Amino acid sequence: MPSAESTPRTLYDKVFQAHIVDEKLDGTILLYIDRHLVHEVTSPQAFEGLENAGRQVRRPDCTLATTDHNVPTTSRKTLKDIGSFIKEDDSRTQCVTLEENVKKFGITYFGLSDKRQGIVHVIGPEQGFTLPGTTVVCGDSHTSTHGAFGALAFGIGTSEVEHVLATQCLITKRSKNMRVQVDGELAPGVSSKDVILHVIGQIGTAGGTGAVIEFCGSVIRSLSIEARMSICNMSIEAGARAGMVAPDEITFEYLKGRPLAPKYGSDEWNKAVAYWKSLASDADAKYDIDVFIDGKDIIPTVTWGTSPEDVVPITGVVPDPETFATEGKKAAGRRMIEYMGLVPGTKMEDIEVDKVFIGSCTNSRIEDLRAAAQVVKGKKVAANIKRALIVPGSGLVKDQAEAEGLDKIFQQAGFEWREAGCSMCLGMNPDILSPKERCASTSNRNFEGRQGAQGRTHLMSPVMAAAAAIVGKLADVRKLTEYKSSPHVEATIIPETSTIPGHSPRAHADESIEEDDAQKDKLTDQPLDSSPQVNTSLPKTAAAGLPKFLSLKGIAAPMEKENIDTDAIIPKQFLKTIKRTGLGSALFYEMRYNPDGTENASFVLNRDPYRSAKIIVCTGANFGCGSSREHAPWALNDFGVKCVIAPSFADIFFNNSFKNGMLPIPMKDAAALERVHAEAVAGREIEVDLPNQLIKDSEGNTLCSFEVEEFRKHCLVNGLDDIGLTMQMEDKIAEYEACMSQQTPWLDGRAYLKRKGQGGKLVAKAVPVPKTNRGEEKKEPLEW
Ligand SMILES: CC(C)[C@H](C(=O)O)[C@@H](O)C(=O)O
Ligand code: SF4
Repeated sequence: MPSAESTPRTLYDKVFQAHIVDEKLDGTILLYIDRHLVHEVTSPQAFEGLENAGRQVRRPDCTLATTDHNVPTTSRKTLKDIGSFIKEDDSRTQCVTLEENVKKFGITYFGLSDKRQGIVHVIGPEQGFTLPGTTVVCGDSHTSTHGAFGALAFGIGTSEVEHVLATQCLITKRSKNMRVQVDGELAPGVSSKDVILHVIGQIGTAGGTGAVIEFCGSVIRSLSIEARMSICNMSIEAGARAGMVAPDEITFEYLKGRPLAPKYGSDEWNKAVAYWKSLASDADAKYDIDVFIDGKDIIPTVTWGTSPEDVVPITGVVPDPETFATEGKKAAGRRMIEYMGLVPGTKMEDIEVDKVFIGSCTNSRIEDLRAAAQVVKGKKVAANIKRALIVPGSGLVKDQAEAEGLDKIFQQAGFEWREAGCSMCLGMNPDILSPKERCASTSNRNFEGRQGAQGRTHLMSPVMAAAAAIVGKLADVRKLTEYKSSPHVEATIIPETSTIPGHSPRAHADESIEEDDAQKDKLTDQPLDSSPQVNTSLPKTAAAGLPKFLSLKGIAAPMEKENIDTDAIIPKQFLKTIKRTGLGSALFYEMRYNPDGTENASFVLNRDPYRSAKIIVCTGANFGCGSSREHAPWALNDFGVKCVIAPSFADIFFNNSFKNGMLPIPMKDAAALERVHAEAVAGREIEVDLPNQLIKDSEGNTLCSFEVEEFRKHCLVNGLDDIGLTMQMEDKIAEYEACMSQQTPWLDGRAYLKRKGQGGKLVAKAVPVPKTNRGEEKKEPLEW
């Protein structure tokens, strides 16, 4: 057998393997996390859990927090403090709670009065916090964005946020390797957003399930980092755990002079670049799934339905669901056509829009704004457009755009020029669609109600959204603007005049960091005062805490819908809670209640005996896709549902369920699933016997068996809290950290620590470099 080192490896294999702290015989892995981004929606319950258990944040120097989802995008000229600035009670509570938590736990925080505040997936890369070869997590599904740097970046739920805060590690498994190779060239007017929409249209929203996608090929290589971010961002909409692009000269160029990247030109920088170059997939590395796409087949693309896979070229028409392959797809298509208020056969270019939104973590960076401005320059927003919003991804993007005069171009055309935040991407702040309003949006999700109850979203690129604003209908940007070359190829050039603080890509990067530090002190809400040492004064608690899951007997509610996303399970307005409980009444809110608040009698959970269901049996593919909100399993749990059986699950929902003592059962065997579904339809109880891995009917007859990972079963059956388990691994984690400080010293929060006069390095014990962090050698039995 060839050793792990000589086996050809993919980019993903290399990054994953370099972060293994410990591996069990069943493949359960304790993975070290280099970078943790935190926002206000998915962190309050995590900090509360930490506090209740008397735990600290292990690596404040590797943790960065900001507020983005709830923040108003109106002018901040009158801002005194977040408490008086945010009018809506629940949003304010969430933001204030984050401010309290970052103070309490000593975490670096970019608040509303800080220019560096912005969408978490914009600010991490902008600061150089995101680096090649790192593991990056955030309680947010679009953490996949950071994979554009060759980082392994993925979204986690709130329980995992707590786990990372406490231990800087996560318990996980290997993913499959998937390669999406886009070759050739993009035609003028086609941008990276069209590439990813096209890919999702080809492979579907479950196409990447269980896999990490590596995007490669000549098209990807020619794209700027920002364009690559838009692609990796939406890998989650393709069902993947993460998306990655191998780091190259374009990546290194982007990182030069970023405040938290290694200092350009230093030994550390050179060492880092050498390491980053070694991460590219080996020539003969094997992939489990391969997809090839020819760049010339991609034309400007828009969505027509309520799933990101429902794409058509702008030159196309609204599809006719009656032509779809299966009865399930026909039914889903009919519902989408009705929801979207469309008529099959209508030309996409004939569809009028009401609002235009250019923003979100997919497309709110400076290149996106430049590209959109190029389209609207000297033109006017059409009379039928009620609102057209430009929402920069961060305060620094906003400043840069203003320095280039883009704000004027937009405002003269009739756009609103806003402050940074998530805004109308999901409308947790006041920027929302009214019922039935249609929006041309550069965001990433077109789920029902996503931008506002009954709102209708069409996803597209920034230049296409800009064109829609000018024409007043979905429009083909190529008819408006004469393109000489692809905008994203041009955009790889960072202008000499860049005023992004800390971003001085050329010779004097060192000075720029120092200057920038002074500037930052003036700007920041709270000084960067993270504790330099690893916080290990942690109780080695026995791992216990969840109710044990052995056998579950109860009514099973049948659901036949495809792609039940987490926005549908628990809509955004209920994410503002800072508790884990009380969400049961809001479960499946839009489907369960009529617009007047009365119950929708046809919805399964409003009918007897399903009102008391403990199990859901879903026959449509892909349960729990979309957002990482742990509120989805919390809502199910609160309602009384402890087990969901479905053909497949989105990764984050799947993980989140186990963390709450719930059992998701993936059932690929269609015949077995149908037997269970038939019992559910008949309204009879079923029994899920976890120790024996069997599903039985009400008489005790076996309907089928099911698979469950050994470690997850062990935790469920024994009611184990896996933070406690991981904390018993303290010695291994510390050993890994010491090794990391020697091998990749630039990851030790240098920019924060430098302020403490420690030269930017953690004082780590010099220990011989153990092999354990390379993952292969020390496999141990299950118990931790
Ligand atoms: C609030 C957060 C959990 C969520 C996510 O994970 O994606 C949000 O960012 C979204 O886009 O729906
Ligand atoms: S997808 Fe939208 S809501 Fe989610 S992080 Fe990105 S901008 Fe914010």
